[in-house]
Amino acid sequence: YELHDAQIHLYKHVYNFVSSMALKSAMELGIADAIHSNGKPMTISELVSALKLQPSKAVALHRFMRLLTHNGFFTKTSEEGEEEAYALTPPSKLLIRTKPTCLNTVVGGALHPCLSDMWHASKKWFTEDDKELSLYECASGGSFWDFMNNDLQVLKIFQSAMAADSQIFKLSLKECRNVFEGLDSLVDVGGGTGGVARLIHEAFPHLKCTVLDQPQVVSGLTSTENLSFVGGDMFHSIPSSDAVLLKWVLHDWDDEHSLKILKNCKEAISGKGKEGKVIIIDIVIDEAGDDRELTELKLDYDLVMLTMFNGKEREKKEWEKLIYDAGFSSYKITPICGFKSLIEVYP
Ligand SMILES: OCc1ccc2c(c1)OC[C@]1(O)c3cc4c(cc3O[C@H]21)OCO4
Repeated sequence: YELHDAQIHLYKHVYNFVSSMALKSAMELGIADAIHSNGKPMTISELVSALKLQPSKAVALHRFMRLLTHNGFFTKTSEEGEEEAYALTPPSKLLIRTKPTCLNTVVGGALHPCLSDMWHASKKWFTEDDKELSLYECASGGSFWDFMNNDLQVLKIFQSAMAADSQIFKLSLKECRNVFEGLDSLVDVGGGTGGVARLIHEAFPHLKCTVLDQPQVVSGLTSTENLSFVGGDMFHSIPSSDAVLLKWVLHDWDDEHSLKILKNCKEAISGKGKEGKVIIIDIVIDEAGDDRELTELKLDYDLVMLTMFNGKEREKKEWEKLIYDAGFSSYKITPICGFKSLIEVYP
């Protein structure tokens, strides 16, 4: 009956946060770690003792595991006559702390309490506030970057979230080795603490990698011969090199700011003539081509970038306009890392 389906659809979306927070709880409790180190599926009572939970919470844990299993984070194995036990699935294997592909800091960071309050101010933002400020800035009186520079704990979480995502990139680096082959130098703009630069340096020891980020981000990071850290401002100038890498940077910025960054990138690679390139790693929205879950993730990210930074995720044609407006002549898009793409941009 149409009204019933509409009601179910609406209530399901009201309570989407429950699935997010149940996932965050599972991450904080270390359920995936316990099952992983156990080496085989675990029953609720085994989990309660392994995780040192209050025994009285066994039923609650069962109900959490029921929703998380429904959402594809665990599978239940019930041998004949045995108590049902829970095993990991590919998504919950991303919660194992000891693995390089651990995304716990992304789960903890993106669901940090300081980030959810802003959503309650959205009507005020839409109706009252001037266009420059992001929803986050309106709700908290300062930018998220300023907030992190004042709250080292959140900065650490954010930087490890970015570094965790870079580990996923490591798997894709094999697929896109050719993009970096033949380069003598590369500047990783907005490269933070060097998560990506280190991976590229490992894969291409002769490539001279320079990380450009804000002075307070790179201060204290030691440079080696082929991996150096430079404090600067990508809106002012970018050190010259054969190529410039922009991973998860342009989606933080609106078109005007992104254009400025890309123009500075073009300047930085101008010494290399036609050989130079800009390598963008970011989301490309493709509603026609992607399945519903992937499109929903990309549109979620678009609103996260809008509300946090006045940034945006872009469709192919938006990337094309930005690239051509910045004066580049051509580009090539290669999907990587599941929900991102690598865009090679040529002068
Ligand atoms: O382009 C950069 C970039 C890339 C991803 C993310 C960014 C910014 O901020 C929002 C976000 O949802 C977020 C906020 C966080 C966090 C991680 C985290 O992942 C998401 O740790 C602390 O706060």
